[in-house]
Amino acid sequence: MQLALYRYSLPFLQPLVFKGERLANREGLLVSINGQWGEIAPLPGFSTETLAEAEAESLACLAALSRGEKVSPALQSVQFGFDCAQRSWPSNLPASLPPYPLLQGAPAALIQSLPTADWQASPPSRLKLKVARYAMEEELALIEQLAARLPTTKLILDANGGWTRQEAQRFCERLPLKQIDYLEEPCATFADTIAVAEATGVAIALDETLTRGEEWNYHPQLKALVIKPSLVGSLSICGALVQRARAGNLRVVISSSFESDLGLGLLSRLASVWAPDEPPGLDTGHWLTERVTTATGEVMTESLHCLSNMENSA
Ligand SMILES: O=C(O)CCC(=O)C1=CC=C[C@@H](O)[C@@H]1C(=O)O
Ligand SMILES: [Mg+2]
Repeated sequence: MQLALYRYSLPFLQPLVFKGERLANREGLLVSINGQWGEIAPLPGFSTETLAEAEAESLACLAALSRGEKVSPALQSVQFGFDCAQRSWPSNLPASLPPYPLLQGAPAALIQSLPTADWQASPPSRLKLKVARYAMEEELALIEQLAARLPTTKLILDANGGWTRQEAQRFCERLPLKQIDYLEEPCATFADTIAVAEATGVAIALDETLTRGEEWNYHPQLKALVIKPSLVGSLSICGALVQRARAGNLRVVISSSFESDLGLGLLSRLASVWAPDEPPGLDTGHWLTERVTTATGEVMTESLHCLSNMENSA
Protein backbone atom coordinates (compact mmCIF):
# COMPACT_ATOMS: atom_id res chain seq x y z
CA MET A 1 0.00 0.00 0.00
CA GLN A 2 1.29 3.46 -0.90
CA LEU A 3 0.23 6.39 1.30
CA ALA A 4 1.43 9.98 1.16
CA LEU A 5 0.49 13.44 2.37
CA TYR A 6 1.79 16.73 0.95
CA ARG A 7 1.17 20.37 1.83
CA TYR A 8 0.82 23.12 -0.77
CA SER A 9 0.77 26.89 -0.58
CA LEU A 10 -0.33 28.66 -3.75
CA PRO A 11 -0.32 32.47 -4.06
CA PHE A 12 -3.56 34.24 -4.95
CA LEU A 13 -3.34 36.70 -7.86
CA GLN A 14 -4.22 39.30 -5.24
CA PRO A 15 -5.21 38.77 -1.60
CA LEU A 16 -8.84 37.64 -1.23
CA VAL A 17 -11.07 38.27 1.77
CA PHE A 18 -13.11 35.35 3.14
CA LYS A 19 -15.66 36.35 5.81
CA GLY A 20 -13.39 39.20 6.90
CA GLU A 21 -10.14 37.17 6.78
CA ARG A 22 -7.59 38.33 4.21
CA LEU A 23 -5.64 35.52 2.54
CA ALA A 24 -2.59 35.99 0.30
CA ASN A 25 -2.10 32.24 -0.27
CA ARG A 26 -4.34 29.22 -0.52
CA GLU A 27 -2.99 26.47 1.67
CA GLY A 28 -4.05 22.86 1.70
CA LEU A 29 -3.05 19.19 1.66
CA LEU A 30 -2.96 16.54 -1.02
CA VAL A 31 -3.38 12.91 -0.02
CA SER A 32 -2.36 9.96 -2.19
CA ILE A 33 -3.66 6.43 -1.58
CA ASN A 34 -2.27 3.82 -3.95
CA GLY A 35 -1.64 6.50 -6.55
CA GLN A 36 -5.12 8.03 -6.37
CA TRP A 37 -5.34 11.61 -5.11
CA GLY A 38 -7.60 13.65 -2.88
CA GLU A 39 -7.43 17.26 -1.63
CA ILE A 40 -7.95 18.50 1.93
CA ALA A 41 -8.18 22.28 2.11
CA PRO A 42 -10.39 23.84 4.80
CA LEU A 43 -11.34 27.38 3.77
CA PRO A 44 -10.85 29.95 6.56
CA GLY A 45 -14.17 31.62 7.40
CA PHE A 46 -16.15 28.77 5.82
CA SER A 47 -14.75 25.58 7.41
CA THR A 48 -15.01 24.90 11.11
CA GLU A 49 -11.64 23.10 11.22
CA THR A 50 -8.20 24.64 10.75
CA LEU A 51 -5.53 23.35 8.37
CA ALA A 52 -3.45 22.20 11.37
CA GLU A 53 -6.37 20.13 12.67
CA ALA A 54 -6.97 18.66 9.21
CA GLU A 55 -3.28 17.81 8.91
CA ALA A 56 -3.22 16.06 12.30
CA GLU A 57 -6.31 14.00 11.46
CA SER A 58 -5.00 13.14 7.99
CA LEU A 59 -1.71 11.85 9.42
CA ALA A 60 -3.61 9.75 11.98
CA CYS A 61 -5.83 8.31 9.21
CA LEU A 62 -2.83 7.43 7.06
CA ALA A 63 -1.19 5.68 10.01
CA ALA A 64 -4.41 3.68 10.58
CA LEU A 65 -4.62 2.73 6.88
CA SER A 66 -0.99 1.59 6.99
CA ARG A 67 -1.97 -0.80 9.83
CA GLY A 68 -4.70 -2.20 7.58
CA GLU A 69 -7.54 -0.45 9.47
CA LYS A 70 -10.55 1.27 7.90
CA VAL A 71 -10.79 5.01 8.54
CA SER A 72 -13.75 7.34 8.98
CA PRO A 73 -12.45 10.88 9.51
CA ALA A 74 -14.52 13.34 11.55
CA LEU A 75 -13.42 16.59 9.86
CA GLN A 76 -15.28 17.53 6.68
CA SER A 77 -12.24 18.50 4.61
CA VAL A 78 -10.50 15.23 5.56
CA GLN A 79 -13.61 13.21 4.68
CA PHE A 80 -13.61 14.80 1.23
CA GLY A 81 -9.91 14.13 0.63
CA PHE A 82 -9.98 10.52 1.79
CA ASP A 83 -13.28 9.78 -0.02
CA CYS A 84 -11.89 11.12 -3.31
CA ALA A 85 -8.62 9.21 -2.91
CA GLN A 86 -10.52 5.95 -2.29
CA ARG A 87 -13.45 6.40 -4.67
CA SER A 88 -14.05 4.01 -7.57
CA TRP A 89 -14.30 6.59 -10.32
CA PRO A 90 -16.04 5.52 -13.55
CA SER A 91 -13.42 5.25 -16.29
CA ASN A 92 -15.34 7.07 -19.04
CA LEU A 93 -16.68 10.19 -17.36
CA PRO A 94 -17.89 12.86 -19.77
CA ALA A 95 -16.41 16.33 -19.29
CA SER A 96 -18.58 18.62 -17.15
CA LEU A 97 -20.01 21.80 -18.70
CA PRO A 98 -17.70 24.86 -18.56
CA PRO A 99 -18.08 26.75 -15.26
CA TYR A 100 -20.03 30.00 -15.21
CA PRO A 101 -17.77 33.03 -14.62
CA LEU A 102 -17.36 34.35 -11.06
CA LEU A 103 -16.86 38.11 -10.62
CA GLN A 104 -15.17 39.14 -7.39
CA GLY A 105 -14.04 42.61 -6.31
CA ALA A 106 -15.20 46.16 -5.63
CA PRO A 107 -18.24 47.17 -7.74
CA ALA A 108 -16.62 50.38 -9.06
CA ALA A 109 -13.53 48.48 -10.26
CA LEU A 110 -15.67 45.73 -11.78
CA ILE A 111 -17.77 48.24 -13.72
CA GLN A 112 -14.53 49.71 -15.11
CA SER A 113 -13.09 46.37 -16.10
CA LEU A 114 -16.16 44.51 -17.36
CA PRO A 115 -14.76 42.29 -20.10
CA THR A 116 -17.87 42.89 -22.16
CA ALA A 117 -16.01 42.88 -25.47
CA ASP A 118 -15.52 39.09 -25.17
CA TRP A 119 -18.84 38.52 -23.54
CA GLN A 120 -20.89 40.51 -26.02
CA ALA A 121 -19.84 38.16 -28.83
CA SER A 122 -20.85 35.10 -26.82
CA PRO A 123 -22.45 36.07 -23.51
CA PRO A 124 -22.28 33.46 -20.72
CA SER A 125 -25.63 31.84 -19.87
CA ARG A 126 -24.92 32.67 -16.20
CA LEU A 127 -22.61 34.94 -14.26
CA LYS A 128 -22.01 35.00 -10.51
CA LEU A 129 -21.51 38.08 -8.39
CA LYS A 130 -20.83 38.41 -4.66
CA VAL A 131 -23.14 40.85 -2.85
CA ALA A 132 -23.63 42.11 0.74
CA ARG A 133 -19.99 43.19 0.80
CA TYR A 134 -19.97 46.80 -0.39
CA ALA A 135 -22.46 49.70 -0.23
CA MET A 136 -25.86 48.49 -1.41
CA GLU A 137 -26.18 51.36 -3.92
CA GLU A 138 -22.87 50.40 -5.56
CA GLU A 139 -23.79 46.74 -5.77
CA LEU A 140 -27.19 47.56 -7.27
CA ALA A 141 -25.52 49.88 -9.81
CA LEU A 142 -23.20 47.06 -10.91
CA ILE A 143 -26.13 44.66 -11.25
CA GLU A 144 -28.02 47.23 -13.31
CA GLN A 145 -25.00 47.65 -15.62
CA LEU A 146 -24.55 43.90 -16.02
CA ALA A 147 -28.24 43.34 -16.67
CA ALA A 148 -28.29 46.08 -19.33
CA ARG A 149 -25.08 44.98 -21.06
CA LEU A 150 -25.77 41.24 -20.93
CA PRO A 151 -29.54 40.99 -21.37
CA THR A 152 -29.48 37.23 -22.13
CA THR A 153 -27.26 36.35 -19.14
CA LYS A 154 -28.89 35.25 -15.88
CA LEU A 155 -27.19 36.61 -12.76
CA ILE A 156 -26.40 34.45 -9.75
CA LEU A 157 -26.00 36.57 -6.61
CA ASP A 158 -24.35 35.34 -3.41
CA ALA A 159 -24.76 37.20 -0.11
CA ASN A 160 -23.12 34.57 2.14
CA GLY A 161 -25.76 35.23 4.79
CA GLY A 162 -24.55 38.81 5.12
CA TRP A 163 -27.86 40.67 5.45
CA THR A 164 -30.59 41.06 8.02
CA ARG A 165 -34.09 40.27 6.76
CA GLN A 166 -34.79 44.00 6.31
CA GLU A 167 -31.56 44.70 4.40
CA ALA A 168 -32.12 41.72 2.10
CA GLN A 169 -35.67 42.84 1.47
CA ARG A 170 -34.56 46.39 0.58
CA PHE A 171 -31.97 44.98 -1.83
CA CYS A 172 -34.26 42.43 -3.48
CA GLU A 173 -37.05 44.93 -4.02
CA ARG A 174 -34.73 46.81 -6.39
CA LEU A 175 -33.42 43.82 -8.37
CA PRO A 176 -34.24 43.19 -12.02
CA LEU A 177 -35.84 39.90 -10.95
CA LYS A 178 -36.36 38.57 -14.48
CA GLN A 179 -32.58 38.48 -14.93
CA ILE A 180 -31.74 36.98 -11.56
CA ASP A 181 -31.18 33.23 -11.69
CA TYR A 182 -31.12 32.91 -7.90
CA LEU A 183 -29.76 34.52 -4.74
CA GLU A 184 -27.56 32.33 -2.51
CA GLU A 185 -28.04 32.63 1.23
CA PRO A 186 -29.27 36.25 1.69
CA CYS A 187 -29.58 35.87 5.50
CA ALA A 188 -27.87 33.83 8.19
CA THR A 189 -30.89 31.63 8.93
CA PHE A 190 -33.10 29.54 6.65
CA ALA A 191 -36.24 31.12 8.20
CA ASP A 192 -35.05 34.67 7.35
CA THR A 193 -33.98 33.61 3.85
CA ILE A 194 -37.43 32.16 3.12
CA ALA A 195 -39.16 35.22 4.58
CA VAL A 196 -37.16 37.41 2.14
CA ALA A 197 -38.08 35.12 -0.77
CA GLU A 198 -41.77 35.34 0.14
CA ALA A 199 -41.74 39.11 0.61
CA THR A 200 -39.89 39.92 -2.63
CA GLY A 201 -40.42 37.02 -5.07
CA VAL A 202 -36.68 36.35 -5.43
CA ALA A 203 -35.56 32.76 -6.16
CA ILE A 204 -33.23 31.26 -3.55
CA ALA A 205 -30.35 28.77 -3.45
CA LEU A 206 -28.78 27.18 -0.37
CA ASP A 207 -25.02 26.83 0.18
CA GLU A 208 -23.75 27.39 3.76
CA THR A 209 -26.97 25.88 5.15
CA LEU A 210 -25.86 22.60 3.52
CA THR A 211 -22.21 22.90 4.55
CA ARG A 212 -23.25 23.48 8.15
CA GLY A 213 -25.64 20.52 7.95
CA GLU A 214 -28.60 22.68 9.07
CA GLU A 215 -32.24 21.82 8.52
CA TRP A 216 -34.07 23.11 5.46
CA ASN A 217 -37.35 22.40 3.70
CA TYR A 218 -38.61 22.54 0.17
CA HIS A 219 -40.24 25.83 -0.75
CA PRO A 220 -41.67 27.00 -4.10
CA GLN A 221 -39.00 29.74 -4.26
CA LEU A 222 -36.12 27.45 -3.33
CA LYS A 223 -34.66 26.71 -6.75
CA ALA A 224 -31.20 25.16 -6.31
CA LEU A 225 -28.76 23.49 -3.94
CA VAL A 226 -25.21 24.75 -4.33
CA ILE A 227 -23.20 21.76 -3.12
CA LYS A 228 -19.55 22.30 -2.18
CA PRO A 229 -18.29 18.73 -1.69
CA SER A 230 -14.94 19.87 -0.30
CA LEU A 231 -16.76 21.69 2.53
CA VAL A 232 -19.71 19.30 3.01
CA GLY A 233 -17.13 16.52 3.30
CA SER A 234 -18.43 12.99 2.93
CA LEU A 235 -19.27 12.11 -0.66
CA SER A 236 -22.16 9.96 0.52
CA ILE A 237 -23.70 12.98 2.29
CA CYS A 238 -23.22 14.95 -0.94
CA GLY A 239 -24.88 12.12 -2.88
CA ALA A 240 -27.83 12.18 -0.46
CA LEU A 241 -28.19 15.96 -0.98
CA VAL A 242 -28.22 15.39 -4.75
CA GLN A 243 -31.01 12.79 -4.30
CA ARG A 244 -33.00 15.14 -2.11
CA ALA A 245 -32.63 17.93 -4.66
CA ARG A 246 -33.81 15.66 -7.47
CA ALA A 247 -36.78 14.46 -5.40
CA GLY A 248 -37.90 18.07 -4.91
CA ASN A 249 -37.16 19.20 -8.48
CA LEU A 250 -34.32 21.48 -7.35
CA ARG A 251 -31.29 22.21 -9.51
CA VAL A 252 -27.91 20.97 -8.31
CA VAL A 253 -24.88 23.23 -8.76
CA ILE A 254 -21.53 21.71 -7.81
CA SER A 255 -19.23 24.43 -6.55
CA SER A 256 -15.68 24.89 -5.32
CA SER A 257 -13.99 26.61 -2.41
CA PHE A 258 -10.83 27.91 -4.06
CA GLU A 259 -9.07 24.53 -4.25
CA SER A 260 -5.90 23.85 -6.25
CA ASP A 261 -6.16 22.65 -9.86
CA LEU A 262 -6.16 19.08 -8.52
CA GLY A 263 -9.18 19.69 -6.29
CA LEU A 264 -10.97 21.54 -9.10
CA GLY A 265 -10.43 18.52 -11.37
CA LEU A 266 -12.01 16.23 -8.75
CA LEU A 267 -14.98 18.60 -8.35
CA SER A 268 -15.42 18.79 -12.09
CA ARG A 269 -15.66 14.98 -12.21
CA LEU A 270 -18.28 15.03 -9.46
CA ALA A 271 -20.18 17.74 -11.37
CA SER A 272 -20.26 15.57 -14.49
CA VAL A 273 -21.81 12.74 -12.45
CA TRP A 274 -24.17 14.70 -10.20
CA ALA A 275 -25.11 17.73 -12.32
CA PRO A 276 -24.28 16.98 -15.97
CA ASP A 277 -26.66 19.65 -17.32
CA GLU A 278 -25.74 22.48 -14.97
CA PRO A 279 -22.71 24.79 -15.42
CA PRO A 280 -20.70 24.24 -12.22
CA GLY A 281 -19.39 26.93 -9.87
CA LEU A 282 -15.74 26.11 -10.50
CA ASP A 283 -14.40 29.39 -11.88
CA THR A 284 -11.96 29.92 -9.01
CA GLY A 285 -8.72 28.51 -10.49
CA HIS A 286 -7.72 31.74 -12.22
CA TRP A 287 -7.27 33.36 -8.79
CA LEU A 288 -4.24 31.10 -8.21
CA THR A 289 -0.94 31.87 -9.90
CA GLU A 290 0.55 28.37 -9.53
CA ARG A 291 -0.53 24.77 -10.11
CA VAL A 292 0.11 21.45 -8.40
CA THR A 293 -0.37 19.28 -11.50
CA THR A 294 1.19 19.25 -14.97
CA ALA A 295 -0.92 19.68 -18.11
CA THR A 296 -1.24 15.87 -18.28
CA GLY A 297 -2.49 15.63 -14.69
CA GLU A 298 0.70 14.42 -12.92
CA VAL A 299 1.08 15.86 -9.41
CA MET A 300 4.33 17.85 -9.17
CA THR A 301 5.30 16.38 -5.80
CA GLU A 302 8.82 17.87 -5.98
CA SER A 303 7.36 21.37 -5.58
CA LEU A 304 5.26 20.36 -2.53
CA HIS A 305 6.17 19.92 1.13
CA CYS A 306 6.09 16.18 1.93
CA LEU A 307 4.53 15.42 5.37
CA SER A 308 4.45 11.63 5.07
CA ASN A 309 5.31 9.02 2.47
CA MET A 310 4.89 5.33 3.28
CA GLU A 311 4.96 2.17 1.30
CA ASN A 312 4.07 -1.12 2.99
CA SER A 313 2.46 -4.47 2.34
CA ALA A 314 -0.74 -3.91 4.39
O1 LIG B 1 -19.81 28.97 -6.36
C1 LIG B 1 -19.04 29.43 -7.21
O2 LIG B 1 -19.41 29.77 -8.33
C2 LIG B 1 -17.56 29.58 -6.96
C3 LIG B 1 -17.12 29.52 -5.54
C4 LIG B 1 -17.65 30.63 -4.67
O3 LIG B 1 -18.33 31.51 -5.14
C5 LIG B 1 -17.34 30.61 -3.28
C6 LIG B 1 -16.44 29.72 -2.76
C7 LIG B 1 -16.07 29.77 -1.41
C8 LIG B 1 -16.49 30.79 -0.61
C9 LIG B 1 -17.21 31.94 -1.18
O4 LIG B 1 -16.26 32.91 -1.56
C10 LIG B 1 -18.04 31.58 -2.40
C11 LIG B 1 -19.42 31.06 -2.01
O5 LIG B 1 -19.88 31.31 -0.92
O6 LIG B 1 -20.11 30.39 -2.78
MG1 LIG C 1 -22.21 30.62 -1.82
